[in-house]
Amino acid sequence: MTRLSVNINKIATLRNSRGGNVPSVKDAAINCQKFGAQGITVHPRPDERHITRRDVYEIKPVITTEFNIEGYPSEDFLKMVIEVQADQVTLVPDKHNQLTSDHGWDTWGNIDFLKEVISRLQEHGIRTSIFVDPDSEAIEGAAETGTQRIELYTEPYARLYPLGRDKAIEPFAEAAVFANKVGLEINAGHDLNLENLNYFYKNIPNLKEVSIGHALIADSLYLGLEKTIQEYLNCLR
Ligand SMILES: CC(=O)[C@@H](O)[C@H](O)COP(=O)(O)O
Ligand SMILES: NCC(=O)COP(=O)(O)O
Repeated sequence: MTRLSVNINKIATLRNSRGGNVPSVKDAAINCQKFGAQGITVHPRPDERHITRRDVYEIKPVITTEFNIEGYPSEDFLKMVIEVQADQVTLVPDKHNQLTSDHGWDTWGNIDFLKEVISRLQEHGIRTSIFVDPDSEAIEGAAETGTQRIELYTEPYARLYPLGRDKAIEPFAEAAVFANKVGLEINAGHDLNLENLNYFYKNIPNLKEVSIGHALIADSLYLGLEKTIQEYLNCLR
């Protein structure tokens, strides 16, 4: 079964645009799970442009599925995710001023750092995932770190999908076969949507989880959050 983890960053974007607490991020986490989400993902960035540290602590008690926290493994980030006992931590190589996540790790170039971070998180019972491009060398390096999972960065797939889905999926299908071969479990995310998700799901063997936020929250403006989550779940059948 491939789990749908709803990324609620953009709920926090809307809330922060006016200050106050409307829409409530905590209520969104509760309702997304009520509507069928099999996980909640947040990406607390250092500038707190959307999800804040406070959100992370407030969301944790209402998680009844799985809590996936994404981010760059700074000391502050690591202390927070260990303190809240995230179910999964997805390590992302983002710099502070990036508009969004736009590349995977150079795993071999950061191997000692990643090994130390992953070992520390796993000592606290946290499953780890490393954000990677669909590149066998990067995936081999990920396996070397001891991580249980990788997350395939799917923006290139989403961008090329409208131009030809067979070509778009190719590197990801190859990467998935390789990841399975080296014993890594596979997550995926970034720019997945109602148009491209089902084809991705059908062509990636043993896909454990997709984390989807931007397009899903945008769709919910027209379809409503409950129907939107059901539509995304239907793409994973
Ligand atoms: C890691 C990744 O691809 C996304 O989960 C990321 O969290 C998106 O971040 P923004 O919502 O800040 O664009
Ligand atoms: N890891 C991907 C994620 O959580 C959401 O990415 P997006 O759907 O907001 O592009």
